[in-house]
Parts: sequence; C-alpha cells; structure tokens
Amino acid sequence: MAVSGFEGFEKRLELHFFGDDPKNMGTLGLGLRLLDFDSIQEVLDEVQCTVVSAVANHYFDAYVLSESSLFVYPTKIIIKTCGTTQLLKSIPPLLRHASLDLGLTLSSCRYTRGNFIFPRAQPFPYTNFQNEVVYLEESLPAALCYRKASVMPSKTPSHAWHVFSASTQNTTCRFGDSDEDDFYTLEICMTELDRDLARNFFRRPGDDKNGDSAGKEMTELTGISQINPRALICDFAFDPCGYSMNGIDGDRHSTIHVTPEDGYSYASFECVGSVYDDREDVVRMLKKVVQVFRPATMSVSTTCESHEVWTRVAGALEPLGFKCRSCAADEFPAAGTVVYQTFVDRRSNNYNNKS
Ligand SMILES: C[S@+](CC[C@H](N)C(=O)[O-])C[C@H]1O[C@@H](n2cnc3c(N)ncnc32)[C@H](O)[C@@H]1O
Repeated sequence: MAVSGFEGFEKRLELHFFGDDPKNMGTLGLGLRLLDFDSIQEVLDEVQCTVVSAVANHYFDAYVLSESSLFVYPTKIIIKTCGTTQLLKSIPPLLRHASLDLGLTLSSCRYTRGNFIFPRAQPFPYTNFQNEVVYLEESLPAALCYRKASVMPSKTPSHAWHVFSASTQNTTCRFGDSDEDDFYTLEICMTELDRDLARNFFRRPGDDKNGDSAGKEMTELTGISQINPRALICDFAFDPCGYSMNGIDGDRHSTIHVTPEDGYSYASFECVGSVYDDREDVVRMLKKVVQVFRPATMSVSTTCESHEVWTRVAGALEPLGFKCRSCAADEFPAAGTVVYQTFVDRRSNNYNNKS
C-alpha cells in the first residue's frame, strides 16, 4: 500500500442561478455560457487546475480539466475537482462574474464529496468538513438562508458522503421548475479497481499518441464508449496513466475519471437521468460501468427531488455480485432527497473479512 498517492475522490460543487436580463437570458438563453474564457480561466486558476479538452452542444459546454470536469449550462455550473485542488475558491470569482458580467444571481448551491483516501494531504479547509462548511457559509450570499450540512454514514470502512446545500427557498425543490424536478443525479465512487482492468488506463510506452488520441483509444478499448452509445465523448489520457471523459447527450452530461495506480485505485462515474426514463436504462448502464472497472467497493449517491430512483440501483448491482452494505437518506434544501448506498463485491476480501 502506497504511503501517499494521487487523491482520486473529487469535491463537487453545483451552483444554480436566475436572472431576467434579456441580453443574457433572452432568445438565445445562453446565460452562464456567455462567460468568456478568460473568466473561466481566472476561476480555474483559483482552483489550481487547467482545461485540457472541451466540447459543447446546443444545451451546455463541457470541459475536461487537469483534475476532473467543469460543466456550464445557461443557469447551472458544476465543477468537480480531485487531487489537492481548492474547489471552494471558485465561488467568489464565479459569483462576481455571473453578477457583474451577466446579471445573474445565485439561487442554490450544493457541495458534495466522499471520504478522501489521503485526508492529511488536503489543504485547508478540506482537512475537516466543518471547516469546509464554515468556508461555504462565509462565501455564499445571505439570501441563501436555508442551509443544511450533513455527513451521511455507511457501514463500509472509510466511506461517508458529505453534503452541504443552501437555497434562497425553503423547499426541497430547486425552482419549482418541473423539468429540473424530473432529473436525478447519480454520483458513483469506486475503489480497489480490478488490477487487470485498471491497467487499461496506463499509456503504452512509445505509443506515439497525444492525450486526446490515447484517450480516444482507451474510451473504445475499455468499453466506456458503450456505457451510453448516444453520447458525444470528449476524452483525455494522462501520462503515464489516468483518464478523464465527459459525455454529452442532449441536455444531459456524464463524466468518468480514473486513477488506476495500484494501492489507491479509484474511478468515478456521474450522470443525470430523468425519472421518466425506462427503468432498465440504469440497470444497463450500471452493468457496463461494473464491467469496465469491477471495483471491490462502490458508493452510489442518488439526488432526486421527486422519485425513488435509488431503488433501481440496488436492483441493478445485486445481480452483478454486489451486496448492499448500507443505505442512508436525507433531505436537503434545493437538492431534494439524497440517498447514499454502499456496495461490496461479494468476491472481494472486503466482503469476506467484514460480512
Ligand atoms: C486527472 S485524472 C482523474 C482524476 C479523478 N478524480 C479520478 O481519480 O477518478 C487523475 C489520474 O491522472 C494521473 N495524472 C497524470 N498526470 C496528471 C496531471 N498532470 N494532472 C492530474 N493527474 C494526472 C494521476 O496520477 C491519476 O492517476
């Protein structure tokens, strides 16, 4: 076991805005997508990461970062960063640019993360969730007065889900906007990846490829391209190892990040779906994700305002040989219900030693 290595577990920030300036929210409805690249760069400088690849469609812009991903929708920004990045430092410049350049006002904020593998390597305030909450409280406008922070526990050693949310409205719904209410977000964190499968995320020495072309090859060879065959994929392979991708499928994003090094291997998968999708969609998708990584341990956080989507997750993973070890649920302002489930591969030592 390595003493210290790359921290795969991401910090994730989701900010929602509103605004009625016709210049920015009018017929084109571009909103936050009008932020110029210099402003985005300034935000990422604070976080201490850079853009390595980008793609866009009619609905949103997706950036692969040196440490994970950034998604910019007209009224929503999602930043997910790993390693020792300073994610929360993005808040002040983002709020400033959204307000001064675009006339947009923050309406809700959600911050989530798992347990770090190397907590002592994190800079302040990420050494302690209470410090992160204080930092968030101080960074957000007073108008977001409905606030809640919670650490959702699990029975799986070293797994817990940290959630902070804040909103201008005293409701579990974000805006009462029906389209948003029907969406759910899945955030999956996988540890102890199958060693042979993890090797697929190492560059081949002398392969004569760059990060983009090597990423494309990994996307195909590993089966990631089949997780959602409809998605347009923007991918990147790091040197000597590591992989990131963003998928864009209409107004829905997905993203995968892989730290394949033995001793602290980690992969994450995130996607959004609609509660009206075919129930089997989640089952098919999770099966493919498991085939790509075969982790010993998985945690799945499901955030949804109106529906019990989380019940589909256990139904998908148990036939694949995973046992659900814990399930916790809680309600948050502007997020709805967050359900945090952990699963252990029945074939792994974790299962045999602790069940
Ligand atoms: C950025 S990627 C994916 C991060 C993601 N949160 C994860 O671990 O699932 C991290 C992997 O790329 C490797 N890597 C190689 N060069 C890197 C660089 N310049 N910046 C960040 N990671 C790099 C790391 O060692 C690690 O295996």
